[in-house]
Amino acid sequence: MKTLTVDLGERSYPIHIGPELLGAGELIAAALPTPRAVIVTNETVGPLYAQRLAEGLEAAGIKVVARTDLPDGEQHKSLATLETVYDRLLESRADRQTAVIALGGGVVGDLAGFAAATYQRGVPFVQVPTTLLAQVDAAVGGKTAVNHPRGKNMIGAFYQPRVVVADMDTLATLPDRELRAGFAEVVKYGLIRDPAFFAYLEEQAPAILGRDPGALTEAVYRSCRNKAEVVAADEREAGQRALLNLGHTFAHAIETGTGYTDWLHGEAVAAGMVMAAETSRRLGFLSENAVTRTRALLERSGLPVAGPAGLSTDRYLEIMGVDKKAAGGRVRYVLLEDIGRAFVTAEVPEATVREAIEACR
Ligand SMILES: NC(=O)c1ccc[n+]([C@@H]2O[C@H](COP(=O)([O-])OP(=O)(O)OC[C@H]3O[C@@H](n4cnc5c(N)ncnc54)[C@H](O)[C@@H]3O)[C@@H](O)[C@H]2O)c1
Ligand SMILES: O=C(O)C(=O)C[C@@H](O)[C@H](O)[C@H](O)COP(=O)(O)O
Ligand SMILES: [Zn+2]
Repeated sequence: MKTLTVDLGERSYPIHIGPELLGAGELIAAALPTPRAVIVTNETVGPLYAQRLAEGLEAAGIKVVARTDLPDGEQHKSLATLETVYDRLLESRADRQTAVIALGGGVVGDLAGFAAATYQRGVPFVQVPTTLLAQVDAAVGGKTAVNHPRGKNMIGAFYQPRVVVADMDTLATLPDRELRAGFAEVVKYGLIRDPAFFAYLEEQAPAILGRDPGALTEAVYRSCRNKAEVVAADEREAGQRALLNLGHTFAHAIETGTGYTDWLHGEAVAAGMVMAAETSRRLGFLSENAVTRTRALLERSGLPVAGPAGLSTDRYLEIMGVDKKAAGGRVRYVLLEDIGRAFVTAEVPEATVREAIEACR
């Protein structure tokens, strides 16, 4: 097992990464104030992994007072589903010390995290991520949210977990398409701040996507190390944390514009990062060679490098207008000046954004 720390003073917490961690209830018990918990999972992950997690917790002295299996899918990351979690917490008489443990991908993690942030004004929260995307990104850093039909993650809170337990063995049952989607967020760290990691991924993508245990663990570890550093430096996105949004202004438009159904978040991020690279090149910040390397890595990893044919450029721009990075009525974009160097700017002509979107059809 490898352990990293997200350094947030009194609210610092560990990220444990390794095999056979699902049953290691003591890792969670060590982080909780009282031995009571509710497991929030979904109808796919619950039947696969909730029992093992619960047995490990009980063996470590944690009583699991309830479990709720939410419907599966991004379209259920909604206020309506959130309400069912509050119902379950109340039915099971969860009190202010009862922990909420999210077991699943980013959808479960984001929604359960927001429930934990708001139920009785905040209860202890634990992340047990079971997708590559959640292990490398969603479970770390404390962004929690649900979607609104008009925009991604529009209702949420910053609320940090007490501990993150990433059991690499759970990835064995993850469909290939989901593994690839998670890889898009891994590539993101290389693009925004870690050129050596990007070069490593260019070489190791086949091993990672082929589920080589060593390569996968290294990818999760280096991704979490990057995210932990950014979050520790800027927990609430006053500055550099916005770089973690590379490609997301476009991606969220794709996800919202397609009704949160056809496109996986990671797939939308892959296409969005190419759009951001194309925008950067058109403005003279990024070389043609860097755009080519970005496209090539994503494309040969089986990720989309073009958006949905049916989404008009006007519709992209309409949805992008409510992006959370917008300030003073202007959308702020994360652009690249090299592989491993990103920055945020509002100085992007709309015509250039249109061209970049259209270059990615
Ligand atoms: N909070 C953050 O910082 C952050 C970061 C990135 C993404 N996100 C959010 O995360 C969400 C995407 O997360 P995701 O890609 O994990 O999607 P997801 O949660 O929908 O999970 C993907 C699919 O895999 C299934 N699954 C999960 N674990 C499995 C396993 N071990 N075996 C078999 N099937 C399994 C799920 O049931 C689901 O069908 C989006 O809503 C996105 O906005 C949040
Ligand atoms: O942790 C962050 O900060 C991120 O931006 C990570 C993103 O991968 C993630 O998709 C996040 O939810 C997007 O943030 P949002 O604030 O644009 O909703
Ligand atoms: Zn993301």
